[in-house]
Amino acid sequence: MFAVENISFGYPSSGSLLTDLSFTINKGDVACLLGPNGAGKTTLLRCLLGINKVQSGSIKIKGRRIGDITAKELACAMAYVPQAATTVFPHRVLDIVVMGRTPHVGFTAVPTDEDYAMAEESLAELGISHLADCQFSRISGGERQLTLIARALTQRAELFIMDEPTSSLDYGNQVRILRVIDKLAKQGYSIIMTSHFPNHAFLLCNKVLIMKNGKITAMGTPEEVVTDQILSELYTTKVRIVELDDGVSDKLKVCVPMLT
Ligand SMILES: Nc1ncnc2c1ncn2[C@@H]1O[C@H](COP(=O)(O)OP(=O)(O)OP(=O)(O)O)[C@@H](O)[C@H]1O
Repeated sequence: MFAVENISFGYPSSGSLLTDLSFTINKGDVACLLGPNGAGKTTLLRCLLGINKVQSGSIKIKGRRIGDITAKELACAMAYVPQAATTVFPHRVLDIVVMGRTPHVGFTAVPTDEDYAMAEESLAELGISHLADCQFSRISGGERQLTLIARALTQRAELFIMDEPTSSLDYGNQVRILRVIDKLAKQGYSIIMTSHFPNHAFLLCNKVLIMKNGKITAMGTPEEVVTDQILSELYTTKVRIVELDDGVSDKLKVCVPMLT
């Protein structure tokens, strides 16, 4: 559905950064991009979104290069979920969520009752209807992240591109967001997300891309690539993978950074 083929990219000021990256994302995939600070994860997401124009290679959605499709078509194919930064503007949550309709109605058009109904539907889907009239700047980080996911749902795109969806969230809110992502994937949406938490890969991802210095150095299932050796090399610190009984079905793997 989404194919990245041999792309390379560099910022004019700093030369080559991403080198010859290739991978595919299929319907229902939850792909986790792991890598240390500065590896190029956000830069890659910006390439996928068409914000950074790749210097070689191609990015295709259902066989069509993203450069050959209109901005509106692109926005209908993929939705960006940024980190849940706050805003100084006193927007209501519902107003933020209805912004997901912008690619469909145009930047100057006023959203219709139908657009608001879709926004309300997305809020209900994520269990946050009660926040509709709250000010976005006054809700918690977890609630803001759910609002931004609701906005992406309202956009009706099939692929969600999420930049550290659980950053600065407490454990409870991390799990809440991960459950939402898992549910979206089971409904057939595809997700590519960056994370600084390799454990998230074990919890819900079926694909992991390991990225270092602008290159994908390993790719596969969490079991294949989230290993002691790969993580220790990736983060240049000793990391152990241990198994624990999750009390429900199977053994759950977890990553633990070691101080010694
Ligand atoms: N607009 C820009 N112009 C020039 N260099 C940039 C720009 N944006 C990012 N960079 C550089 O590109 C490199 C990769 O940055 P990027 O934000 O993609 O990494 P990242 O893996 O997302 O890091 P983090 O985990 O810290 O968010 C860094 O060295 C960064 O300084």
